Amino acid sequence: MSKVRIYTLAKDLGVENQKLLEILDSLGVAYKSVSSTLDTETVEAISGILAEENAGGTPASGETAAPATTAPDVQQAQPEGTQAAAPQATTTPALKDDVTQTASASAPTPSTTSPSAVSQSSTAVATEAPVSEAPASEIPHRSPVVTIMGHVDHGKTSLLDYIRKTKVAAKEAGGITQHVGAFEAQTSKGRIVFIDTPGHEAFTTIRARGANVADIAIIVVAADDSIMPQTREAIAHAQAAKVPLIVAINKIDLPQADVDRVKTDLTMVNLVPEDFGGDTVVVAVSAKTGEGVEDLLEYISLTAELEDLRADPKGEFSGVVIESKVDRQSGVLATVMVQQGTLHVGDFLVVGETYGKIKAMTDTLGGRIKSAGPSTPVQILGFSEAPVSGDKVASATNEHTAREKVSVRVDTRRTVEEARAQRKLSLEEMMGSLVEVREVNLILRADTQGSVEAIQGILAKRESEEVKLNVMLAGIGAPTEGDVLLASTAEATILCFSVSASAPVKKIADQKAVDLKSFKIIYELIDEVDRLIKGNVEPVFEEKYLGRAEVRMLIKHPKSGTIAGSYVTDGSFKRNAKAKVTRGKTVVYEGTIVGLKRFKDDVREVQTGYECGINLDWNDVMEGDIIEASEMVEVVQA
Ligand SMILES: Nc1nc2c(ncn2[C@@H]2O[C@H](COP(=O)(O)OP(=O)(O)OP(=O)(O)O)[C@@H](O)[C@H]2O)c(=O)[nH]1
Repeated sequence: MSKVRIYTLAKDLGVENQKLLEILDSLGVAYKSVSSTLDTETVEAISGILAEENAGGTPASGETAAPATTAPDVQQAQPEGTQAAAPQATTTPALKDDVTQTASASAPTPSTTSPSAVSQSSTAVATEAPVSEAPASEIPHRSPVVTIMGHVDHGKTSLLDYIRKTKVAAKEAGGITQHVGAFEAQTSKGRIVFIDTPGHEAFTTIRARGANVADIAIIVVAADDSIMPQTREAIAHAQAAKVPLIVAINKIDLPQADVDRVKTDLTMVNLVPEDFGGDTVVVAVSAKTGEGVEDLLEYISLTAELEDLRADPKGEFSGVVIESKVDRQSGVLATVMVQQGTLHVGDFLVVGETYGKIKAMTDTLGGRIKSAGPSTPVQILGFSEAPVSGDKVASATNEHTAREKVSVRVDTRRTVEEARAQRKLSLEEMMGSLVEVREVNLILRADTQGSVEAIQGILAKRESEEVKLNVMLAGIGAPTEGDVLLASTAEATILCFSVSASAPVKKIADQKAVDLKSFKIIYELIDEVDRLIKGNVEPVFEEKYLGRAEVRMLIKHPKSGTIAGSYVTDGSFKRNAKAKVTRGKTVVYEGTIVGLKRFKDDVREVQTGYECGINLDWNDVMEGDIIEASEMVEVVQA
């Protein structure tokens, strides 16, 4: 028998990965992850232990699964919207067959007599079973929430589209699946929720607000392009958020695809693929042909299982806004990810300093729902103002409590602001303003609230003490005539992302000489902002010493006035340089060298050890004076 991966063996034997890991621990076998391989002896040892357990021996832990028959219990006991801890045995018919065969071969004892009928996830069975072995946690498992990040054009959207196309239940006739910032994929391993907002900036925006919505990050790397700048950024963001990452090497259908090169390059960024001896899960996929996508989904489920994601549907509700938009007909529509508890139509929600009552809720397919449990993205109608992505959502039992929560928040903010303002004032009073702050006025327009938020998040990071980015208006949809007028009075630049101006608006912008630029790629927009920032930075000069000369004789020139016949004792002298004349210890003049002569010729520069005529725009220079030359050089700013 050749080597076998842990998760494959778990699948074959119909037990949870966690169970196998426990056995491996008890055997003292080292492994890195569930995709580590096992040799034949270890596999035999494991099979022996399991067979013994199933034959009536003492199970290693109370959660041993007797797959073929306990599986339905596990499935029934699943609260809506949560994921089975060991869904393998229940959801794939092919696997079920495998499991049945393996189970009957290695464990002839019918599972009804097996103590392993007590399942960790099966509350129904657990209540009937003796309570001697309490489950590790009463809190049910929840589905993983996944975000896909990576460099521009490496295939994030295509991969999401492929998964959506193949794993999302078809919409009812006539309906159109709308972009709501997330979707739920049904896989053979259970439900996986994908965040659909663009790239890692949206991810960071959400995190910047103190919320963490993703459990697993997929880093997409194109097999023909390998690691690029935004790949590194994406990896850094996932690592900063401390979420496990899976690398999806995409576009493997291309003839120029070089999976090994990508794997080698991954090692350079400290992500060592498993087949290189590391523990980074790397899956080769093609969003075009679908090759490898099933494996990717399987790895997501495995990672989720190891993360042991749980949330209490009966607990206090908490959620995070993923995306929001203003719909002309319906009003404010916000997609909220339920993280804990259960949302019901009619609940009061508090977001930031506003509250609303849920008038209607739809799932990601657009179907009306009445309640939503953990790891469920729902679109909510009922907010009076569009919340921003990353905003945390709380619930309130009634309108009165909601109002109270809001007023506490307002008070807290005011207190913080006042404290901040006082600190600032006293500092400024003491020190005065140290730097002059320049402002770059911007008007932002983007296709979704998520994009607006993402861009604003990046802009905030680009502000410095010298340059303040003043976003005068940030809105969803194409720029309007009003925007152009505002830009023209405020000398603002209009930046559009994934939306463009209509011809009449463009014409007005031309007439008013307003800069109006549209971008399809977020990083290009940011490059433009960087250009604006640079354009607005006052150049900084510093004085650089050039040389020193002694005045040895005075020459009266009919046109130029007094010329100081001097000897350069140090450095050099340049025409147009700054000059400082010292007499004894006193500085008697500061000005400019307007002329420099060697004999009768005008020269640009004179070096140490040479005599020259220095013409200052000042006639009172005297013999014995020391002239010091310097020039102002621009300091290159980082
Ligand atoms: N041959 C091939 N082409 C792919 C594959 N995945 C994506 N592409 C192509 O690569 C290009 C970029 O794909 P996108 O899905 O838009 O990439 P993205 O990473 O979402 O790009 P941005 O949204 O601009 O960051 C498109 O032309 C896709 O058709 C793949 O697996 N194979």
